[in-house]
Parts: sequence; structure tokens; C-alpha cells
Amino acid sequence: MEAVPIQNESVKLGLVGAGKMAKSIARGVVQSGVLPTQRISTAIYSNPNRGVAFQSLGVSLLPYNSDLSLPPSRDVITFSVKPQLKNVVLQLRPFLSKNKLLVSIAAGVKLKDRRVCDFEVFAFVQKPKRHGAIMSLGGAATEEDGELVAKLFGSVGKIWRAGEKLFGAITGLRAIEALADGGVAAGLPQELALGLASQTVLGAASVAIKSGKHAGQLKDDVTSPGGTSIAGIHELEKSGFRGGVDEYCCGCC
Ligand SMILES: NC(=O)C1=CN([C@@H]2O[C@H](COP(=O)(O)OP(=O)(O)OC[C@H]3O[C@@H](n4cnc5c(N)ncnc54)[C@H](OP(=O)(O)O)[C@@H]3O)[C@@H](O)[C@H]2O)C=CC1
Repeated sequence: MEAVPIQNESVKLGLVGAGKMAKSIARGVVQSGVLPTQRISTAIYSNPNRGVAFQSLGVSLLPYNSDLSLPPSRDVITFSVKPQLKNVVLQLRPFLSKNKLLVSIAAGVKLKDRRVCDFEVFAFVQKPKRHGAIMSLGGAATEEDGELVAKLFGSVGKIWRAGEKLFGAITGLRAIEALADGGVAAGLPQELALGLASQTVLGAASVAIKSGKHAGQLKDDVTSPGGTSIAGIHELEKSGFRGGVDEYCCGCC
């Protein structure tokens, strides 16, 4: 999505949890010009060193997380805390007025916990710069809310709307790591193994996207009878790769 500055001055971004994810979101929003730095703020929880990166971006550092929710503006409050998302949200609830739009990026939080937190919007940001993000709207969120969050997160990486059930599937994308580990086990240096694994997955994905063919068809296109590709696939099937990946993705949902 092309970064479009949000002109409405009442829209502000508050980041609860000033860690790595918050930094990445703040940097994306600032660098794309979607929001000026005066309209982005965060608060330090316990480690004052966390503030340095935000200060260098020009993002406001407030004394307490509850301060993020005070001004009567249309704030988007993003929770990027670790751990105990639910407790943090419940603690802040008394300070959050109705016009706050709550966004969660917490990984591995069960659906029932998200519901207890009563998020208007769920956003799931998986390594946004590299893989993009998917987001899902909670029950109380409007289409307008969704567009606002898409504008903000779209400045960090490509963003898609998807059912919440699919969030776990993104977490399941560990194929590159597994491929790289296999390369290292076969004797490749770590860096080379990771580079080759990344390019292999990138290449396969771009062929799948560009061709529009079903993955099974693409596999048939590259396997010749008695060849090494089908021998490799045979080994994967013997080890239960397909079922394992399937189980892993479902387990994350
Ligand atoms: N959706 C995705 O794609 C991804 C999501 N995540 C999720 O994002 C969240 C943050 O991850 P990440 O940025 O890597 O983690 P970090 O450890 O870098 O940052 C966590 C932040 O939370 C703060 N914090 C801890 N406890 C509390 C609390 N009780 N109240 C307020 N703030 C608190 C920490 O403050 P301090 O250090 O001062 O104690 C720190 O600033 C996690 O929930 C993680 O699962 C992470 C990666 C990808």
C-alpha cells in the first residue's frame, strides 16, 4: 500500500511496550511520513534504555503507559508488550475511552484471550518488512477503523485482511529455517545455507505467484521420473513433512 499521510490531526499512535516491534512500527510510520513524530508516543515500562531509539526518531516518551490513552483524540493504541498482554490491557482499560482503537500484535495469544481483551482490531504483524502483515477486525471495529490501521501498518510492510483463524498459519512459516538447518547438517556454512534457503523459498514463491499454477502442478513440472527432485520429495513424505507442517499451522491458530 502506498504511504498516504493521515491528515486528520486527531489521529495519534500510542505504542504500549517500547520494544523491538514497537520500534519497527514507529520507524516505518515516521519514515513513510504517514504520521508526523509529534503524533506518535510510547512509554518506558522498566528499562530506560528502550527510549533511546524512539528519541532518535523524535517519538514522544511519556512517563506512564496510562498517559498514552489520556488525550481525547482518535488514538490507535498498539499493544506490543511481552509477556502478559492480557494483564496489561486489563490494567489500562480504565484509562481507555471508547474512541480508542486497540490493536494487538501479540503472537501466540489465544482467541479467547483476545476476546477478553475486547480488541476492536486485531493486527498481526509478522516480520513486516520481509513478509508483510495480515490483520483482522474485531467485532466493534468499523471499515473506517480497518482502513486507518491498514494505513498505519501499511507503512511498515504490505498488509492484507484475513480471517483471524489464519494468523497462526503465518507463524508456521518456518520453512526457511528448516531448509537452512538441513544445509548446515549437510556441511554448508551457516550463512551460505541461510542465503540459499531464503532464495529457494523466494524463488518458489515468486514462481507460484507469477504462474498462478497450483503448487502440485508446479511440483509435477519440475520432477522427472527417477530424478533427484522426486527422490527428495519422497524423503519428505516418508518423514511426515506434509502432515507435520499442517499440524504445526493448525496448532498455532
Ligand atoms: N505479530 C508479529 O509478527 C510479532 C509479534 N510479536 C509480539 O510483539 C510483542 C512484543 O515483542 P518484541 O517487541 O519483540 O518484545 P520486546 O521484548 O522487544 O519488547 C517488549 C516490551 O514490552 C514491555 N513490557 C513488558 N512488560 C510490560 C508491562 N507489564 N506493561 C507495559 N510494557 C511492558 C517491555 O518493557 P521493558 O523492557 O521496559 O520491561 C518492552 O518494551 C510480543 O507480544 C510478541 O509476541 C513479536 C514479533 C513478531
